[in-house]
Amino acid sequence: MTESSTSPPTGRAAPATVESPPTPRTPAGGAGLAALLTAPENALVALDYDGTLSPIVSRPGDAVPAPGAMAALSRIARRVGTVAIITGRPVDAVLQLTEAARFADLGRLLVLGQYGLQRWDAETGQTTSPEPLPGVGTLRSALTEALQDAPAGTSVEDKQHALVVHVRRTADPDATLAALTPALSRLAQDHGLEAAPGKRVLELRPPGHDKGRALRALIAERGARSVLVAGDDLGDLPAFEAVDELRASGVGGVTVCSDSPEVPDALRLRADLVVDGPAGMVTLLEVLADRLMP
Ligand SMILES: O=P(O)(O)OC[C@H]1O[C@H](O[C@H]2O[C@H](CO)[C@@H](O)[C@H](O)[C@H]2O)[C@H](O)[C@@H](O)[C@@H]1O
Repeated sequence: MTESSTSPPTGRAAPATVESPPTPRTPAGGAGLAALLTAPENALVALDYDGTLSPIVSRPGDAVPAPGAMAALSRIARRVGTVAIITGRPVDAVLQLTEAARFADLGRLLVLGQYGLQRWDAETGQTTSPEPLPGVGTLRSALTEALQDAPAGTSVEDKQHALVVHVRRTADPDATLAALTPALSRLAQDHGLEAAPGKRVLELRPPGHDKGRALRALIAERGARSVLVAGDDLGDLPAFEAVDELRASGVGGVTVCSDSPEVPDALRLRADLVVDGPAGMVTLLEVLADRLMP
């Protein structure tokens, strides 16, 4: 853990001068950020985990939050209507990696895990999670056989609702992923699942759940009038697309790319703001929290 959670984070001391937030590169993004800053009580801040709040690492179990990330989340959570981590990770993994459950003042924090299939609410401490699809069970056995001859370093992350094939630790991750993807996509389909690519991973997951759907549902539930969405991978694109639709219905939106050499152009190029990885994300959250200080 990078941060002590023995006492609730109180945030930084108020700076002498409050830094201005960066200017989004699109007028729509500028309007979205202005809406958030003007009426934060009606805003939703929706953040991805891996690559956005946590630097990308070789092993998923080692992906702890970037220094200052939980403190920044805590500060923002006290200043806007809702803060949510919307992630491909299971809720349990996020709670374990972030120790979020130990942060006493994250009252408005939600974790929507497995692309919205699961939900944890800091206010109640409760997790809701449906039964996994039967296809995950049958795929689990088939996958062991399908990966028998895969290059050394290939591994499977079992998320109960989905199985993720990781290739980051193989000698040539890009070539390995390209070689495995067609057969694994067919296999996923045979078991009623879909294959979704990510940073050096292929996720075999239930169809019909993505971050766009999760975001739209949360905006409707909370009656949010503005949203900031941050992400770093293809799995975040549906949420960016949802922001475009939401703008058309009068909800202000600003999209943020947590940049690194691995970020797909499809995401970077359509973001309203680009920050320098999780460290840049922490700075942005701190600047926004400073700006929103009562
Ligand atoms: O929606 P996210 O929070 O970004 O989660 C998406 C997937 O991220 C994880 O994989 C990524 O991060 C790993 C740890 O840094 C890295 O080793 C891997 O190469 C990345 O693709 C996670 O393991 C998946 O389960 C998530 O679905």
